[in-house]
Amino acid sequence: MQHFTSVKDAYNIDKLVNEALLMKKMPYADKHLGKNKTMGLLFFNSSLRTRLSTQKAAQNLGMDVMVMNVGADSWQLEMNEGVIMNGDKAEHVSEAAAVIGQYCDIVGVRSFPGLVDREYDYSELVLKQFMKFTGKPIVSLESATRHPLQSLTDLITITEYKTVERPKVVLTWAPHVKALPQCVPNSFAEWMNIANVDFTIAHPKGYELAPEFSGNAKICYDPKEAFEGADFIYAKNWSSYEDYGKILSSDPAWTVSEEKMKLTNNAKFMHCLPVRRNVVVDDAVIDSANSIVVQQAGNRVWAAQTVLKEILLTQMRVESPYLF
Ligand SMILES: NCCC[C@H](NC(=O)CCC(=O)O)C(=O)O
Ligand SMILES: NC(=O)OP(=O)(O)O
Repeated sequence: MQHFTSVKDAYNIDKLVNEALLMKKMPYADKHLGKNKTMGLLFFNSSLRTRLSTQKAAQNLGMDVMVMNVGADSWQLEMNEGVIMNGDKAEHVSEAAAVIGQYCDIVGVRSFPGLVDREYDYSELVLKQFMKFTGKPIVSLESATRHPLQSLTDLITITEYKTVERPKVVLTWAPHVKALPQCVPNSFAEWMNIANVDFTIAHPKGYELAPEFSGNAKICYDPKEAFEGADFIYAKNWSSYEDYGKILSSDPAWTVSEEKMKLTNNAKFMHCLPVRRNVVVDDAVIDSANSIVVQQAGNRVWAAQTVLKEILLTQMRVESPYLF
């Protein structure tokens, strides 16, 4: 694996999941792999899980870790090329990323979309500039359009908890007070569309994801119908792709309630977190025995560790081909 920015970087998702589940049983089996290697974690936005789980994953592989809140701790970075830098941005990504590449062997980047200019966000400029100028493998820690470490985690969790070979997985939109990115649902759909699951996306009209992400998933516009017979309910709010970045609905019928969960096949409840209680999901659901949100977040470590291991192995093959 060279980089990890989308499902396209995962040569075989089932193999990755199996590797992650093995790693969960033997967390320190590869402690030697990352010796004398440094992981850089760059955050343009807040994080709890991604920051701590990726740090822990790198440490489990024996790597050193450096974390930086870009903009807050460092200089504001200019991403566009050819601009006259007479504004508030003191440093260009071409130098900043290249310098970070001098210190780090793998670099993780979190950079959310602005949700104002769809074309700009979906061009993934920040991620592309880091890939261009760092000269080292780049791992997406949630970019403008995707959150692949989350989706790998989700597939690991579904694999662990499924009780039938091909479970019915429902991604349901839920209300929120803020306009949120489409990253988590985009990525989740991208992964579920190639996983061995029966996949439905449920949302109010106007919340259709970009067709490149929704793919062949079944689409349901009824807040209850999609829940029928579901084995996994995956809740997430996102803002409109079509009417870009806008909140079109706050209909409480889309909140995940006990009543709706009763329509399912005793479904497990999942969410990437952080989650707004009693807006996205009722207390009674997230506090129930069927809620696996904490276990799901725990699996972030094994998803990150599997990806970092794959990248380290690829690096070693290039640096020390005689070992292989
Ligand atoms: N990394 C997981 C989710 C991150 C982000 N959520 C948020 O910004 C929630 C913020 C709030 O609830 O105020 C999102 O939806 O993409
Ligand atoms: N799920 C997730 O990415 O959480 P953080 O935003 O806290 O990293």
